[in-house]
Amino acid sequence: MAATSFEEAATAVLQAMLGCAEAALTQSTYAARGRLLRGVVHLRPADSYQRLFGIEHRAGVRVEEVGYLTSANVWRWLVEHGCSVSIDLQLGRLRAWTPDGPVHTGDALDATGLPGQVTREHMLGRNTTHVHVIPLRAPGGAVDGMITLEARCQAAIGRDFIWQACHEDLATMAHVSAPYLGGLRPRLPDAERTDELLPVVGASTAALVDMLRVFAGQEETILIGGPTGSGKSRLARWCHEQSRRKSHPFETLDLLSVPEDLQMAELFGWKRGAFTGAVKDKPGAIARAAQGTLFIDEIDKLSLKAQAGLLHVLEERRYRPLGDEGAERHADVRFIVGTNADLHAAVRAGRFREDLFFRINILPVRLPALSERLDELPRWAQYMLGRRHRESGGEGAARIAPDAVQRLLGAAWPGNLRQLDNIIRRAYALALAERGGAVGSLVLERRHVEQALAHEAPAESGSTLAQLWRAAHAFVQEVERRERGGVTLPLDLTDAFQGLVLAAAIGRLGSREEAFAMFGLDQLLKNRNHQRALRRELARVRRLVALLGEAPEPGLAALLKATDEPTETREG
Ligand SMILES: Nc1ncnc2c1ncn2[C@@H]1O[C@H](COP(=O)(O)OP(=O)(O)OP(=O)(O)O)[C@@H](O)[C@H]1O
Repeated sequence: MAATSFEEAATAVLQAMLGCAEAALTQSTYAARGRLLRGVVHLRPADSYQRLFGIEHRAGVRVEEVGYLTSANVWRWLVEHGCSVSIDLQLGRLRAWTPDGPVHTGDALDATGLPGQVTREHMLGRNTTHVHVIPLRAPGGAVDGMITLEARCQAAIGRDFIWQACHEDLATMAHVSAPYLGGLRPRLPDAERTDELLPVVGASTAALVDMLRVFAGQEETILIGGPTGSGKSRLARWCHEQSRRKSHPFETLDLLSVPEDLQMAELFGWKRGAFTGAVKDKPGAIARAAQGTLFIDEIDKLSLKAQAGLLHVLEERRYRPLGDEGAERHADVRFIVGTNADLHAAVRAGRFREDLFFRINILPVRLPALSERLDELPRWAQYMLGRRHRESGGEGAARIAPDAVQRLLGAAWPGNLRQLDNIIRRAYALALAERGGAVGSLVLERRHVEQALAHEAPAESGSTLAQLWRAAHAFVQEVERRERGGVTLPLDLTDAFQGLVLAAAIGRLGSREEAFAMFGLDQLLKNRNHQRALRRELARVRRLVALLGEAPEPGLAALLKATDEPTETREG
């Protein structure tokens, strides 16, 4: 409870749990023969890895290389059954601690579960023989993550080890600590850990990047979710550069640009004569990425037929080019897949195979939209400006004026980093044109940014839901900003949204009556109660304006002023 960061809380929880298991071990017949090794917290809310943190038991130090993960199969088990499980790694046997008593299953980590197999080998390689996995539940009850405890005890292979004696206490500890682990922020990064491929890492992505550094070193498939233009492809490339495959090729297959009937050919390649037009052999993306990494973007666009093909590659690590009669070829490739879609929904709708989903959903992460990481925006803007300046052969420095940055912070970013890059390029061109093209030191002023933003096509403003979502984020960010100064904003301030919508409608239609009628509030109009209703709504807006301490837009200010006058009876 006293912890101020996720890491602190995770250390305390893991120490307590390992201590509890240690006590059980001391009292067991394995006291002299077994050892607890380490514990790891995996936070995976909404099925995206958010944090991964482990400590070594005896030394109490942080696990430097979390180069092992509990298998995706076990995660599935946990989500489906919601109870702790113990795994005997040598025998591949899983025991689930359901409320009705323990249930054995022998096949949880068998050969059909390749991810399980890989993880199992990792763990056995570290001399782990037994793993106990405890679910972490969000206050609402959903499984949000898990805690894994690893132990070594050759004498207990084929036996329950110590879990019978302590699994209930461990579950209670997980239950009590889950809200703290899920609610606390990670410690801010000690230092910037940026490089050429990832030039900006701010507080909102530092934990993600730390985790990806770990994932990059493994062989399992990484699933990068996130909105378009948020940098998924760049991040995939960065993962490749962090991996031991970095001296081999990095290939991208963007399914958005490949028609469905060519997907198999693009993935697997073809032999001459495989189809009309196949005049010579052509290697596919898998062959081109040999020994390296293949990033398949927009994986949700894969046809059902190609899904079956990819599943086979992921399971067997073998494939055959189209029209090839020979033996299957070995696919020595690490896969990273990207998507902007909700794959769960695609599975439910029957558009995406569930078995393939489980194969690729082993290390899922989500890259936040730019609007969710505005703390990074100033540095991204500066980086992109510098890059543009260098590209145009500019000498001297290029920098953005602080009020230009403010303007960027106030804009909507449905197109994310890609859109920001476009705006910076446009603003740079305007700034350059203004000075007659001479390239030397340059300052991007607010007016340049303003003009560049004015060119934005309305289509780029995003879906209604996305815009509302951004508004919600803007509010949360404001609360965070104030919290740092020791004050907060009450949640019921968001009630003012209804008043803002009415005010916007009045502004557009030019009439209060029409605005009420537009929302079907004819009854209020008939009873002539709409003025009172409007005053009530606008009182909330006034409170919001007062607490934010910001000047309202001119149209809103005029309406607030008009409705504030006690004599106000006029219409429209
Ligand atoms: N690490 C980075 N370094 C430099 N620029 C970046 C980086 N990440 C994103 N950008 C900028 O954002 C643009 C979009 O990045 P990227 O293509 O990786 O996004 P994406 O999420 O894969 O988009 P989509 O889903 O549309 O394919 C890039 O062209 C670049 O301008």
